[in-house]
Amino acid sequence: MASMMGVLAFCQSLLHTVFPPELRLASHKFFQRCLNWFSSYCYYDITEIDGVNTNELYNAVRLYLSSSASIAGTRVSLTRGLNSSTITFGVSNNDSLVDTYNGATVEWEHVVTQRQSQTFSWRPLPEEKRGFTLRVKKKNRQVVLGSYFDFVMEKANEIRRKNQDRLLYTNSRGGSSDSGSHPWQSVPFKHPSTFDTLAMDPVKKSEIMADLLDFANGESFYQRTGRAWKRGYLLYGPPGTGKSSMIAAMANYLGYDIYDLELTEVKTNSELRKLLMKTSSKSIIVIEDIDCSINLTNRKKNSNSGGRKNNHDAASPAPLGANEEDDGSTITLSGLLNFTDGLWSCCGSERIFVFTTNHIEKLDPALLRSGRMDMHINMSYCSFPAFKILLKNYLGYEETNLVLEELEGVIDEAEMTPADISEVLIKNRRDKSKAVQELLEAMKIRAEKTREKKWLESKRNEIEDEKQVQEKRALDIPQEGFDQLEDSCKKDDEKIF
Ligand SMILES: Nc1ncnc2c1ncn2[C@@H]1O[C@H](COP(=O)(O)OP(=O)(O)OP(=O)(O)O)[C@@H](O)[C@H]1O
Ligand SMILES: [Mg+2]
Repeated sequence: MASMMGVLAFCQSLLHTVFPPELRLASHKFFQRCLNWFSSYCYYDITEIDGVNTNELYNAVRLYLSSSASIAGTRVSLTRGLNSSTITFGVSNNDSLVDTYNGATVEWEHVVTQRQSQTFSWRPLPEEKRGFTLRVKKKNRQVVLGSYFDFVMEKANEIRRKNQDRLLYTNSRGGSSDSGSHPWQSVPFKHPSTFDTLAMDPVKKSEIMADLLDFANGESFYQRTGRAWKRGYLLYGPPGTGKSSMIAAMANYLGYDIYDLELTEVKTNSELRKLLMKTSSKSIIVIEDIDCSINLTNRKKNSNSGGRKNNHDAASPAPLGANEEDDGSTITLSGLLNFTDGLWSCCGSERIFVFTTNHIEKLDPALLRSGRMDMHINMSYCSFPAFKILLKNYLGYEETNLVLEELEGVIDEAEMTPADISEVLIKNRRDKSKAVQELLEAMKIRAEKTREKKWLESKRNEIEDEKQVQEKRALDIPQEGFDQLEDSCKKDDEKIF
């Protein structure tokens, strides 16, 4: 076969010199066709400009080939895009590289030629004509057409997301009225918090990470089970326990943008809906301090609306403003639940809702009902395993010694938040032993205070219980007297009859 191809190529070049110029094109086409006929390869051209439009597939291939894993060429070009903090690789002009997919080997060539003459176009075209040529064995054609291009597109999207810095959106200018069609404003999101730096119980941490990964990779699962591709997390715990840091870590882990929803800026349920419709997929929609953002806990005393219309538990009354909801002039709990749960919540996909609160006990049961927020995560005071992560982050300290054992004995009782501990560690970060010693002192004092507080609380409870017993007894005495009177009346009656 190779010799046949060689002969054809030779004939072509020979005839090229023999034929007059006007016949050269026809002869070239003829021999090209012969070559293609005998060749065991087929070729796909993907040009940068398709007519006058940019060819999305070209950009996708460029990005796909830019991932260092697939680079096998000896010469690569490096670029760094605007608003990006990473350098990407690319195939140099007229260079090629080999890729393998499902056992099939393919070869990509980056073909760059000078554009001949500037043909008329409404849009100025680049001086260079760029494109990729994919060479595939004919027997692998089906694999390539079937799924390789989809794979390339998918990978390119993934790389695009990774290369771009996260964006943090906020709706602080209000919903729709004054900000037109752009209710969200964005800034680059560069929070350094990651799951590595987050101090919390390692088991709980890996559970959350696994849950996030399952979610992100679960498109087919959600499709199969008929569920909307979204997930809700409720983070609760005292201030300074890392709720906001956890959200940043989630965004950095999955490469999602964050929509920080300022609920107090949203006036009506319909505004809320519009905001939701303007969010993109692969994002985390956050409502911080949900108990403070909206009056969700005040309820109507004599509500009889109770049903599922408001997405409420039958047992729990409707929130204040449930009536106003009909005219859309206010924001209500049911509006919020529709936002996260109702039909509108499915107008996009792959979105995570995160609510945070310092006071879970203040939240309406409707918000806590099972199935509403998929995971309730208690961000609590710093435990010893979490403390070790902080020590490693701030002091690079991993070995255990006597002082640490002492710390371990007192840390739970001290009830210190990771923020409290971080403060001491930052202050003394140049002197490790001083940092640990100061922490130990602080923890001992806090533990003592906690013990006193608990003792006082138990005393107060005892007094309260005693008071209740006495009140009950006081109420029981007239009842006993009444019972005795009734008995004697009965006996008198028996005597008479
Ligand atoms: N679990 C943690 N791991 C690592 N650092 C933490 C953790 N918790 C708190 N910190 C540190 O304390 C600071 C405050 O934490 P963060 O804002 O995440 O707390 P929060 O729970 O959101 O508090 P609030 O309820 O007041 O919003 C962070 O900048 C971080 O440095
Ligand atoms: Mg916070």
